[in-house]
Amino acid sequence: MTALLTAERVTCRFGGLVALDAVDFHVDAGEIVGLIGPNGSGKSTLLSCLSAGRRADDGRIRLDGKDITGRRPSTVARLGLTRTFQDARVFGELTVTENALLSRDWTRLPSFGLLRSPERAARERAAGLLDLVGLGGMAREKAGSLSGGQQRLLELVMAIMPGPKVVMLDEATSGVNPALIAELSEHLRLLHREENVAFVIVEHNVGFVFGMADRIVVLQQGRVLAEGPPDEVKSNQEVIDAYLGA
Ligand SMILES: Nc1ncnc2c1ncn2[C@@H]1O[C@H](COP(=O)(O)OP(=O)(O)OP(=O)(O)O)[C@@H](O)[C@H]1O
Repeated sequence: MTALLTAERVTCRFGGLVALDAVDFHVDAGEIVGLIGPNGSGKSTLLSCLSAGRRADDGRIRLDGKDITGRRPSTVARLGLTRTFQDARVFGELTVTENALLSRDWTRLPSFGLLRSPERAARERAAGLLDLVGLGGMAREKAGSLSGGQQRLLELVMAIMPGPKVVMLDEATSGVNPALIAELSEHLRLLHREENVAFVIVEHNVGFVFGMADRIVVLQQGRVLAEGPPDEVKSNQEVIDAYLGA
C-alpha cells in the first residue's frame, strides 16, 4: 500500500545546526501517528516542513501521490494536509462559529445547486463539527472566552473544516486542564472515526499519545531513533534511555 504522506530524507538546517537529518517518515490513510522525542529533537521542525511552513533544505515530500515539496502552505492545505500549533491560534474577538468558518474551503464542501449554497453548506458543516466536539452550545460566544481546552477543540475544528486527509497536531494537550485530557482524547477519537482522517500527534504527554496512536515515531537529535506500535516502542531500551526514562 502506498502511504498517504511520505517524507524522504528530509533535511532542515538552521545555520550550522542540523535540525532534521535525512528523516524518512510516512503516514497511512486513516492512521494515528504519535511523534515524540526530547526537547529540540526536531518534532516541530518536521511538522513545519511537512505542512510547508518551512522549506526543507533537502528531501522530498509527497501527499497522496503528489509532490508537495516547496509548495505554499495554502496549496498543501487545499491538497489535504492541515495542522494546529503549539499555541492555540484562535481569534478571540470572533465568535466560535466565525473562527470555524475562517478555514472553510468552498471547493471541497458539497452543495446542491440552489437548494444548498456553499455558505449554507459551510455553516452546516461548522455546526456539525462544533456539536461533535461539544462546543455547539458555545457557537455564538467569543472564542476568547473559551477555556484552554475548548480553544484546542476549536482549533481542531478549524483544521478539520476543509475536509483534510491528514491533520497534524502540535502539542494537542498543552494548555488543557489535566482533568479534561481524557475528554480531549474522546473528541479526537470521534473526529477520527467520523471524518476518516489521519492524525500526526506531536506530544510530550506520553500517556495521551501512547493511548491514541497506532504507531509511534521517536526523534532524537534530528534523526529517527525508533518507530513501531506503542507497546514495542515503550519497551525499547534506547527510547527509555533517550526519552521515556528521563
Ligand atoms: N527558527 C529557528 N532558528 C534556529 N534554530 C531553530 C529554530 N527552530 C528550531 N530550531 C532548533 O532546531 C532544533 C529542533 O527544534 P524543534 O523545535 O523542531 O524541536 P522539538 O522536538 O519540536 O522541541 P520541543 O519539544 O521543545 O518543542 C533545536 O535545536 C532548535 O533549537
